[in-house]
Amino acid sequence: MNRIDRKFAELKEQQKPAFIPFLTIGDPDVRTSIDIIKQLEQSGASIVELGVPYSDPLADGPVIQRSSQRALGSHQISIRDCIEAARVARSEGCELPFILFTYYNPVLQLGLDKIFPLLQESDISGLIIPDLPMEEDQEVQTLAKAHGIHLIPLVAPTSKERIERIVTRASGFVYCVSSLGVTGTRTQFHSGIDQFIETVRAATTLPIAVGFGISTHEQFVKFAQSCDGIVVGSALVRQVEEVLPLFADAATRPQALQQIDDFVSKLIRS
Ligand SMILES: O=P(O)(O)OC[C@@H](O)[C@@H](O)c1c[nH]c2ccccc12
Repeated sequence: MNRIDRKFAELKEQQKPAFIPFLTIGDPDVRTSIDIIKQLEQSGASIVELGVPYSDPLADGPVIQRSSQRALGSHQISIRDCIEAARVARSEGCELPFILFTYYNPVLQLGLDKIFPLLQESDISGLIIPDLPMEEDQEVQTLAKAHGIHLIPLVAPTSKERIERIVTRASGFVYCVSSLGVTGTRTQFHSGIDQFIETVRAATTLPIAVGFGISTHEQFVKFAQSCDGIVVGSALVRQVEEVLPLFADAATRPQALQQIDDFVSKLIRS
């Protein structure tokens, strides 16, 4: 059991879905990201995905690509900086379970032998590596388990017969990708999305979360009927982008955080 397991158990008791926001760490800077994480906790987030900015985010749409470029451009944010941001947020009283969200290349750059002790020391409970296929993840799986960290798999509507194999090795929760293509808000999802979620539900006793494209309260409520968690990235990252000028001036930072709070309230409570 780690923070992720405890959080899902707690929410199941309350019959509430997990709200799982994603943000790019270092956009616009690490200190602001930490302030946003703490605001997200106040606003009602259950778990937070800490995005490691990457130069070639092949699965990301334009909003998160721009966010990564800002983070890399101004401060060359590294995977270590993102892990450190989690440690600082925790030291400042944030109780949210953290998931480090990173492409595989930054993990290899840091070194598999180094990353897991760092994640454990920084009380990060989960890891998502979107471009690490199941066929190549044995070593990462073994190290994650040895350090009590959940390696959370992504399954897509096209995963079909792979779903069984992916979810039997999963831990923490299963991340169902709602649509094909890249991240980014959408008005409609994969046509077989409901069937797909049912298939995943039947294949695992783990909690299942859905992500990709979710940006409105109606979509949040719809997915809360069939899933235990809802991931929202681009819509939040876009909101951060909107208020960057307010973050830039110390006098208006509270306003920026208030607008993020308003965004979250509209999304999860309407
Ligand atoms: O941005 P969206 O459409 O709300 O989707 C969540 C997504 O941002 C987050 O989980 C994520 C960010 N980058 C990714 C790359 C692949 C899969 C998922 C992701």
